[in-house]
Amino acid sequence: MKIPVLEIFGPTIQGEGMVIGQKTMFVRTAGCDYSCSWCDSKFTWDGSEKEKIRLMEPDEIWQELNEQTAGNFAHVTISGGNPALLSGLGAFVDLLHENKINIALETQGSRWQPWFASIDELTLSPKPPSSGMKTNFSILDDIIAKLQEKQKGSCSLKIVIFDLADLAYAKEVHFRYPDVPLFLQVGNDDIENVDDDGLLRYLLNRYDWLVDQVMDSQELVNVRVLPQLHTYLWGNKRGV
Ligand SMILES: C[S@@+](CC[C@H](N)C(=O)[O-])C[C@H]1O[C@@H](n2cnc3c(N)ncnc32)[C@H](O)[C@@H]1O
Ligand SMILES: Nc1nc2[nH]cc(C(=O)O)c2c(=O)[nH]1
Ligand code: SF4
Ligand SMILES: [Mg+2]
Repeated sequence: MKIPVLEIFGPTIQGEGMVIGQKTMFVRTAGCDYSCSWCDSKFTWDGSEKEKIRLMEPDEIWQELNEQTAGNFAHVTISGGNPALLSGLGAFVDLLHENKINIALETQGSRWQPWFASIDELTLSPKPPSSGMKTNFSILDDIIAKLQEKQKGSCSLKIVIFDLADLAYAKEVHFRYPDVPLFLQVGNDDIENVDDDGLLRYLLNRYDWLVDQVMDSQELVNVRVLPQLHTYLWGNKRGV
């Protein structure tokens, strides 16, 4: 089954969440069922790059990963858009595993796919109020229950934080799923900025703010607070 692909890039470091720092390749699929106000990958769903979408078979993606890197990779992160819209990714996941590649997935937790059970590091990133999206908690409950039952790898929750309402949402999520590792990530509300030094100073301040907020919270005790590391290194550049 063909997969709509918008970007294949790397090797780079995973800049976010549970495998931050991991050397990885990225495969970014097209299409999303959400439209977050601050999405840093709007081109995957706003139609602006629809002529760049390539419909690829799993073995074609595998071939391109190898061509781009001459075999210099052992880990692939699948992101989007929402890759969970694509049942056809199961065959790609199997192909990577046959070739001894570990796999991470980025998704918002709005859809289940049976192939989630095979992902090595699965990040669920439900969206806080600042995004303008509303979480369907019965779907998220179901996904987390299925993962706890079936997944061979590990999963985590990652919530992007812009303001105090987002922090309140993170507390709610943490209370609901106390056994799932929770990562809080600095939100970047300056996604058009091309002044990397200015952006770095700004995002460091936002990280400082977020750390302070979490340190002061009795409800957010067992959590990890992270920057979106790639933006601190390379700003808003695409494909890194
Ligand atoms: C572009 S999304 C694609 C995967 C999936 N749709 C999702 O949202 O989890 C990848 C990650 O980037 C995060 N993200 C998107 N825009 C961001 C921003 N402006 N600042 C910080 N993180 C952002 C999302 O919350 C998500 O965790
Ligand atoms: N380096 C790097 N790390 C990332 N972690 C999650 C990303 C994403 O857009 O899903 C991302 C990305 O685009 N680049
Ligand atoms: S769910 Fe992910 S890809 Fe979709 S709009 Fe939100 S941040 Fe962007
Ligand atoms: Mg990104």
